[in-house]
Amino acid sequence: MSGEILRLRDVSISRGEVPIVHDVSLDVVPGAVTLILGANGAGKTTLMDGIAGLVRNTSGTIHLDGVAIERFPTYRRAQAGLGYVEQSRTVFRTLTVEQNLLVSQAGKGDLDMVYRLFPELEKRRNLQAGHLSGGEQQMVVLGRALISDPKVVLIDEMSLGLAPVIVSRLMKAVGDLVGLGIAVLLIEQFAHLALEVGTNAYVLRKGRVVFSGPCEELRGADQRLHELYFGAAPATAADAAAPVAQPVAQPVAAGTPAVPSDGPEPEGGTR
Ligand SMILES: Nc1ncnc2c1ncn2[C@@H]1O[C@H](COP(=O)(O)OP(=O)(O)OP(=O)(O)O)[C@@H](O)[C@H]1O
Repeated sequence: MSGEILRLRDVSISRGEVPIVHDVSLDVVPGAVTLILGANGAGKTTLMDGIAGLVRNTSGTIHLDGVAIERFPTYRRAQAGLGYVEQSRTVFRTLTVEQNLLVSQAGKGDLDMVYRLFPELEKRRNLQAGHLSGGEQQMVVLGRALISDPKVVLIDEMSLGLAPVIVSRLMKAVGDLVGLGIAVLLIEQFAHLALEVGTNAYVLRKGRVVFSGPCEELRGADQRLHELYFGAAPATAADAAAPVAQPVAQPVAAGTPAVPSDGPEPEGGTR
């Protein structure tokens, strides 16, 4: 693929001594929402942490807009145009919405852009963020990552603990981002909602890419997704008839594994 703004080649990442992500290559292009899908424990967050520089890759290359950033510390990656919305949303509860948005910007930033994306926040700009709903707090967190006008924004599971209707609202905003020229790399466990706004998808299993391609190939394909997530075809006709949407489409409450864990594969694993 050419024209990519973020390009990973053969990236491997360990947590401590444990290899988690293996030889991942992916491209994020402007004007597109790129998805990272996979079961709990597949290594999605570790991959994003590696791109953002919170954990170092043990091998491979990461280019942002043509610049090799894999040895940059986190703040330089941010300066180079990488925004990161980490999994656990946090707002400064006693600061107003506007103070939250500008907190890392020394009072400057494109507030109008954020308020165009989230008119809900403009109405509450002087309200303490602790009084916002969970969905509105997530909008603030997203807005804070966008206000510095990143080239690429990494978004890790902004749906955790939120009602589907709120997740749909946030997904719409993610779709709107590409119209603003911001490329998006999105982890989302509401796969069916993410696939509606996504352009390309990568599915990770045990830290390896097992699918890369257009989202349209995965829309409505619950059985295919199940196999990509877990790697096994149904063993019996009864299994085949069993609903498979749960792991893909129905996350459960925050902190509870939505699907069986798909933990790290030991080096020299059997697959
Ligand atoms: N700091 C850490 N130290 C050691 N192991 C870790 C650490 N963080 C994550 N892991 C392990 O790495 C594996 C991948 O975790 P990761 O959070 O990247 O997966 P994920 O696909 O994002 O899962 P989830 O959907 O549950 O967030 C898991 O087995 C997890 O236990």
